[in-house]
Amino acid sequence: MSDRDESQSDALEAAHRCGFVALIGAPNAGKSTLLNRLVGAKVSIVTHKVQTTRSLVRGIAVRGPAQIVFVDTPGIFRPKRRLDTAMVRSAWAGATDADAVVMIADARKGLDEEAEAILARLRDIPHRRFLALNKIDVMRRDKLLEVTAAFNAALPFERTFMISALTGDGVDDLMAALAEVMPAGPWLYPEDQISDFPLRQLAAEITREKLYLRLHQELPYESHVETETWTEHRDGSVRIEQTIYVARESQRAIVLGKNGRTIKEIGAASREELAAILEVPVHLSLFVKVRESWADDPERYREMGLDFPRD
Ligand SMILES: Nc1nc2c(ncn2[C@@H]2O[C@H](COP(=O)(O)OP(=O)(O)OP(=O)(O)O)[C@@H](O)[C@H]2O)c(=O)[nH]1
Repeated sequence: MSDRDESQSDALEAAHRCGFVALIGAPNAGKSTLLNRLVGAKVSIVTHKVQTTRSLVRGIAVRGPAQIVFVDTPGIFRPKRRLDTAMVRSAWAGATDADAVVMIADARKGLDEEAEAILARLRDIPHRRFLALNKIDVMRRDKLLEVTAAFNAALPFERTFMISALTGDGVDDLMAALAEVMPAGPWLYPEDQISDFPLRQLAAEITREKLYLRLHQELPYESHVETETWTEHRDGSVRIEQTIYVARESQRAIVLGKNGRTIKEIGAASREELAAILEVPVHLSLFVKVRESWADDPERYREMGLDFPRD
């Protein structure tokens, strides 16, 4: 490297920015879809079923000199079970640690009760606040100004963006604004890293997504997927063994399906996506086990990166 190149790269380094952005929103507002678009790869799992995001997932985006680390939070809702309480706590912990917060809301719903509950909590968070009104692709534009005004009257936002996480409309403006407010500092991750979500967990999330997509009406949230083994072979392929835990014997039968047909389909869909993401051939074996009341087992919480709520 010549002296000139070196001083240029030093200057670039000095201009670096890096920070954390928390995405906060009601279940189904579109957080995961937005995160995937911002990061440009599938790091958080999107399904039609509400409340599928159980763990904090970080996606990392680079925009000019800024590296933005996104914290995808579980949807904020009224906690009923122990697991719900843990998720809500973890969501707000993520927001408190961040440099900026983006509240994402389904614009069609306007300022409903759920949105108001989130605004009430956001009021106490001292960060830069941005509002992203999502799903404008399925909404009348003249209504949007009204919704923007209602939100900002309840809690002033630094800026409001009208976006469609699905089509990408407006997302670039949001990203540029976030890049601008990231604090000066060195990047925390190598440039090509999109997520520090461990691959095993990502693989479990992908199977869980396929499980929900295939059985969404029939399967309660108590089901859970764990990656048990991960073996990389010399020919470049990966063998992955996963267990799907369900709460009852009757659910096990549903997941297996007649002659094991359902689980075969789930496995095939998951394997295909894993192979596409990992860019190597994948051999996937799925097992189904009954484990009652895992939702009260502290160990499961630790695995998901959540604190176990004692109260
Ligand atoms: N039409 C439209 N649908 C969207 C848009 N963004 C998200 N969706 C859909 O809304 C649903 C929920 O999206 P997610 O990204 O899973 O929402 P989430 O907020 O992460 O949900 P939880 O994981 O439950 O917290 C999915 O069916 C998405 O395809 C959008 O801009 N336009």
